[in-house]
Amino acid sequence: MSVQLETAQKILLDLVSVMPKEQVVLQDCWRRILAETVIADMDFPPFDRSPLDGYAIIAEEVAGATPANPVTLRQIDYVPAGENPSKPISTGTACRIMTGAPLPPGATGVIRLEDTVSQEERVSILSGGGAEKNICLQGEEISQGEEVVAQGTIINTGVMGMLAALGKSRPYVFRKPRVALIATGSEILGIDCPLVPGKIRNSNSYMLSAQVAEAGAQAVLLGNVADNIDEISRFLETAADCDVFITTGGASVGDYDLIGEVYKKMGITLLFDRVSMKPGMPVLAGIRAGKLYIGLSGNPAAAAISFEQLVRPALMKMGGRKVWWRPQIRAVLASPFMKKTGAKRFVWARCWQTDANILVEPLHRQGNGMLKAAIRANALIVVPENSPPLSAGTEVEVILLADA
Ligand SMILES: Nc1nc2c(c(=O)[nH]1)N[C@H]1C(S)=C(S)[C@@H](COP(=O)(O)OP(=O)(O)OC[C@H]3O[C@@H](n4cnc5c(N)ncnc54)[C@H](O)[C@@H]3O)O[C@H]1N2
Ligand code: MOO
Repeated sequence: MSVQLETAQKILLDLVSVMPKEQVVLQDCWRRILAETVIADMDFPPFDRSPLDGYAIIAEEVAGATPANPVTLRQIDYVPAGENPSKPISTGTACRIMTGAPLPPGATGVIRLEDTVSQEERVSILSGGGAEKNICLQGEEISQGEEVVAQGTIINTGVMGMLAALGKSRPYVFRKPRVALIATGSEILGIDCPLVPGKIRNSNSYMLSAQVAEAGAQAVLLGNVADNIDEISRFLETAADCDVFITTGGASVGDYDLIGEVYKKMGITLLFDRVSMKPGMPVLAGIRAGKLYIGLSGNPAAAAISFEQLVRPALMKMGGRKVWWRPQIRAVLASPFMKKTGAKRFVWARCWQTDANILVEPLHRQGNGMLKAAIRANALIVVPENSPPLSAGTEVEVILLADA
């Protein structure tokens, strides 16, 4: 059954559901997806504090102080960070205070050390304007009861720090989908094997393991297997704890393209076996007992693009993400793309910002069995179906890839 790309995407997205949640120690949570909405059980900062090393004072009392006309106060207390003040501030007094220390009662401002001169128990304020601004108020960033981070948020560096500040040492995150990767093909060797004539190394599993990780899931590499229905089925029956099973190779119409037969033998319900896109037209999807089976093309570029377009969004949803799609922008072709396009085509590309606009250049070479173009790619040009050759200067749709 051949389907349009958008139909295939919808079929998969409708079928998958979000993984259960698990508690994970915070230091292992970076880039995980939060499975709970975090409500602050405290104000932050938890007390009024000083943002400076200086003197806590009554702001109005020193407002007019200048070097020529300083205001001299009596130092009655000293509060380093981590300690608490023992005395309130009253007229004529000051408390030496360090950054992060709680403000004494009665203080309405802080003067930084550089604007003071101290001598024994006395401190002279040389510049007193704006002292009231030098206070961090309790709860000024977060108030108790406030929703701080929503379920489905990716735990970025900011969220890591915030969860720590709130004492969430073991937050709930969504379990990562586990994705089994199997390379099929009698010509395929493990990457440590010496090459012999007619054989090539299994690059697909390693490329896909990176794509799986980038989609927030966990890759389980099961190795490579010859073109043999029983052997491929046996591989697919292992790793029962995986949620998604991806094969590469054997997805087309050749004598040894066996994945369709394997699905039949295993009782996997076929969802589609061809998608209208280039590269990556031969791609199977099936479902059995709630687990997803994907048969990607053996051609590296085709496998990568099918994964990107079909599997990645499904994994993002399973992983608890709220947004499943990459950002898309319009850019101007810096060089032509001469191929006439029937089915919607994805082209490895590099885009960059100029003063005038964003330019994008198709990378060489784009063969379906080739990957070199992907090395420099930071984007994919989306060429619409039935498109003529595109000249330089044409505005095109561009999908931005991460980290490039
Ligand atoms: N008569 C037709 N032939 C082909 C068609 C077609 O429509 N009619 N489609 C072509 C297209 S398009 C593609 S894409 C490929 C898809 O082939 P398969 O998915 O069946 O993949 P294989 O034939 O097994 O392998 C294709 C190619 O990729 C190499 N390969 C396989 N596995 C790996 C791996 N793990 N790492 C690196 N490279 C791998 C393999 O050696 C082949 O060269 O079919 C076209 N043919
Ligand atoms: O459809 Mo093939 O997947 O062109 O590379």
